[in-house]
Amino acid sequence: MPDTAPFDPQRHRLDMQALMDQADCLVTLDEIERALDQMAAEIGERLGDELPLFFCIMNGGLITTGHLLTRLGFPLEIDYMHATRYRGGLRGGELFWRVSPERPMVGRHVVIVDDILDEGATLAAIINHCEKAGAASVSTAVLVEKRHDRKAVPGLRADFCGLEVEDRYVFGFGMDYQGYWRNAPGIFAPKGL
Ligand SMILES: O=P(O)(O)OC[C@H]1O[C@H](OP(=O)(O)OP(=O)(O)O)[C@H](O)[C@@H]1O
Ligand code: HPA
Repeated sequence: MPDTAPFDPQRHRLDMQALMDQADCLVTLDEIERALDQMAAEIGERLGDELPLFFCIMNGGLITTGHLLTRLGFPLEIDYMHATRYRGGLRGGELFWRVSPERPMVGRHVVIVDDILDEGATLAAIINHCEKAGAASVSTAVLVEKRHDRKAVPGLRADFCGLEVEDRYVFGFGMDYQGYWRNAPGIFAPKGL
């Protein structure tokens, strides 16, 4: 059912501030910076000579993409796609393509950048899409992987991964809680979730 109540910024602001005030910080900004440095070094070693084509997965991948790609000292191209399966909620559903990639991938070394590999259905579908589109190789880079055994494809891992988090709903550094706090400078989990 669509929410037809008028938007009440004051109520949302107080709720979201309370959420942050009580949240547990799982990863600090310093730890994220170090993880991004390490990922960038590994990506440079493996793909630095390939003129790779990076795709940011909107919305969550936005912040990781910006911070990661400014650490890469070789020529590359950037584009984006927007696939979502949580759509502001706390549980994933069907993958919904808001913007599918139009740029030709034939013969290109493609790197998918996202914030989190949780159940992995999003990344698995995107990898499949890029392979069908003729990419020479498809690599995945995520800031965090969540530890649990509910992966859509058993054993699915990202090629480049900065951090692991425990099996809790997390937000910050691109990841949202009901659409908010993607801007939080760290990775947080709501109290009790
Ligand atoms: O591994 P999975 O369980 O598939 O979940 C990971 C995906 O979920 C989030 O996107 P979401 O669908 O919330 O859209 P958003 O990027 O707009 O937040 C996140 O940015 C990943 O793309
Ligand atoms: O734990 C999460 N937080 C935010 N977005 C997500 N998308 C998948 N899992 C998560």
